[in-house]
Amino acid sequence: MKEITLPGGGGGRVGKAVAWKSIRPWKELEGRSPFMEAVDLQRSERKERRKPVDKTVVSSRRDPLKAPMLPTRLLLPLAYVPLKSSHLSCLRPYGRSSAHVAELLPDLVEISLSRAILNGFRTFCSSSQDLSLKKCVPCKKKDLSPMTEGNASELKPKVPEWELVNDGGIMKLRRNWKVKNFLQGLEFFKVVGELAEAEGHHPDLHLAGWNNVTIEIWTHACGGLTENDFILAAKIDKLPLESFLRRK
Ligand SMILES: C[C@H](O)[C@H](O)[C@H]1CNC2=NC(N)=NC(=O)C2=N1
Repeated sequence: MKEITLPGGGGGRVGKAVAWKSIRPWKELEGRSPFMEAVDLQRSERKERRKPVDKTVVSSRRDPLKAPMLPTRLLLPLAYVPLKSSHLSCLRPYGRSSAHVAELLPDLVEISLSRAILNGFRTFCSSSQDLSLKKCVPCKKKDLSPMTEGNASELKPKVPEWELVNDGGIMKLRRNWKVKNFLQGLEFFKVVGELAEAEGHHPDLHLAGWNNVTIEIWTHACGGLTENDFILAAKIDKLPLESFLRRK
């Protein structure tokens, strides 16, 4: 490969672009600078490399664009992914591999395999993924749209103790308990409240008739259900709440 010194570059690292064999001499570039030509070539080479990878081949090469996407958690930084309903289907929590998302959203996704979970939008793990192992992510009104009834019904089996309700057009998850007494109900709420604070996602808590506890979960930022709600419900089901409950 021959090297060219780009205009304005003193031949240093910034000014020098490794020329690709097919860069044409200036006069044939119709006024486009060799630098832009090099950038376009690099982009097309990158697109080439992004072709769907053969998942059976596990490459040890370091280049993330070449190595097949490893089946680890795929984290989509929330800022990069417009979570409109058209994309939500790509971000369902099960069923699709991370490579699938990379193909579907190649230009919109800065895929970070190391980004801390808190900052990213996690997606699909395997369909057997226990939702209680996932983490709620911050709800930004402009990025969120409520999931469809269909999506909600598909996720519902993961939280079998809860019911899907439509409360005046707002879909919610709802579950009821009977506690020993009023104060045990408040203790019950404290345990759930600590979990909610840790997750940064909060349920609606009701204590009626002194010992009837109802929890409703929905995402207020978008007026409907998102994956956060199912994660929170799954985590609530894992809490040690038996000591607050009335014997059946
Ligand atoms: C930034 C942070 O995610 C928001 O303030 C959270 C707090 N807890 C929340 N909880 C619920 N249920 N819905 C929300 O929209 C919501 N927003």
